[in-house]
Amino acid sequence: MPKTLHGEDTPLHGTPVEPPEGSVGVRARVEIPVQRADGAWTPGQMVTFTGLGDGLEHVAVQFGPIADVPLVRLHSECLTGDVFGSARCDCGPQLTESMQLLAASGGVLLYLRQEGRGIGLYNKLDAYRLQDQGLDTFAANRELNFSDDLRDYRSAAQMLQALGVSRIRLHTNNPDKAAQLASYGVEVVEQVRTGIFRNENNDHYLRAKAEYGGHSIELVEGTA
Ligand SMILES: Nc1nc2c(ncn2[C@@H]2O[C@H](COP(=O)(O)OP(=O)(O)OP(=O)(O)O)[C@@H](O)[C@H]2O)c(=O)[nH]1
Ligand SMILES: [Zn+2]
Repeated sequence: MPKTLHGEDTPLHGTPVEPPEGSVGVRARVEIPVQRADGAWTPGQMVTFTGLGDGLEHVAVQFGPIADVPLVRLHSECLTGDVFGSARCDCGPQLTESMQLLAASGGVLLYLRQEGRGIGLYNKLDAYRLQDQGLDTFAANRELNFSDDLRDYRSAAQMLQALGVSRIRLHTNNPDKAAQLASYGVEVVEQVRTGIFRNENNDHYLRAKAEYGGHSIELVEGTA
């Protein structure tokens, strides 16, 4: 049975639970069937929260019961890649990879409403226009007077705590996600790298993440 920040039990299904003021709790759990790579259907639970400090509608998708050290993916929203399949970045294939892994083996995906590394959709599209004029993904942010990356993972840590998770295996190539989670009290026991989903359109983007974003990406020539 998952716990709120204050340790009370929350039901897997049923009425929303109001947490004490100032804490984060589970608001609702709704089952969503997800098709695994082998074609079988498996139930995921979409989880909403109360009390998140940034007021954004972040959600979790949980597969199976919470393990001692579950595999967790923090996925920042990318409308262009996640929904429309844009190949300018690697977000779509990363999301599919994580969902498939979690659906097969259990764990939690946190879908964080941090479009454009936190600058929002319209600003990200403005940044794309600057990239089309030659700037890289970080320089384009700076040209628009944003820092390279505005993402804060405090809400992610709070969501994990509300789910009763304090130790995780984190599915990411981004060291900042692991460092921030640790600073917010989540023990990252292991960092599990994601695949490298390289194509002719996102090559520049992945190079910039590896060179300036500190991502653990080995860009082997010819990687698809
Ligand atoms: N500002 C900006 N944001 C972008 C651009 N391309 C993709 N993004 C955003 O970058 C974020 C990528 O999210 P993730 O895949 O969760 O994170 P990551 O930093 O790549 O780290 P991983 O966990 O290794 O995937 C999403 O919010 C995208 O919308 C871009 O060119 N400019
Ligand atoms: Zn993307």
